[in-house]
Amino acid sequence: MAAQPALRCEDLCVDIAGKRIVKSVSLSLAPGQWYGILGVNGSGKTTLLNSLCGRLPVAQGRLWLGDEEVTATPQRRAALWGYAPPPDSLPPELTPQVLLALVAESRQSQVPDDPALLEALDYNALSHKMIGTLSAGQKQKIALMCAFVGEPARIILDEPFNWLDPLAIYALKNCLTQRAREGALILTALHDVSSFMTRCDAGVLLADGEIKRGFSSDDLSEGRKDIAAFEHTLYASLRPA
Ligand SMILES: Nc1ncnc2c1ncn2[C@@H]1O[C@H](COP(=O)(O)OP(=O)(O)OP(=O)(O)O)[C@@H](O)[C@H]1O
Repeated sequence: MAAQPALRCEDLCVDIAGKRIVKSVSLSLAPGQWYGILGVNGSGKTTLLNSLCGRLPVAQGRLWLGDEEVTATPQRRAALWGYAPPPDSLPPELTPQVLLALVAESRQSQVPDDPALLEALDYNALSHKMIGTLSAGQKQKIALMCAFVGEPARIILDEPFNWLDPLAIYALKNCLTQRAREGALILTALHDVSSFMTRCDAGVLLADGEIKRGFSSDDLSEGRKDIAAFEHTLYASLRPA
């Protein structure tokens, strides 16, 4: 019997300032996968993710997380995802240690202690510094730490590799792959076509708020047999019609 989807939405629409940004998106995402969303700037990736995790209202359509319908309950949507806030929104006057303790308390959970994650995000070296004194990449690492509090069954990340150094990118990719293998749904918006090709289990290409093309795990496995040709196809698909 197929696993119950960790996320399902039907004809999901999201409006911002009276304008329809996400248009009739339908998805059914099984747990235990890393699912990627590709799309050019302004295609609606952030808007879609923010609605899925309760930061924007659903204008039309329906949304379930597991067997729970959460279309009209944004707070419940937020509780059911691990989420990394935009790094610029982190409170500059706190240390990462205090911030993570507050996030853990709000989620009635613990600060992550997985050594691979702590090393990937350089947490021990950063935890006692004031957030306001951190570089852009260091702030991104602390924002990402927030998403792992409580080892959630669903993690949503909007362009998680922005500002990170190559070592951190590689280590974070391994952490995300590991969590997907352990059964979590990892949902990421990506500009990094290479990570999409080599790391995601499935995904979609979004254009003007609509799904332009879906990629199943078979599509990605097949594409990996000739990475250069697959890359060419992906970039061609990204180009506006
Ligand atoms: N606060 C806002 N007010 C008005 N329009 C907005 C607002 N936020 C987003 N939009 C519009 O919604 C559309 C989709 O934006 P969104 O941020 O979801 O795209 P994106 O695919 O995540 O882009 P990027 O790759 O640049 O991060 C864009 O046309 C954008 O101008």
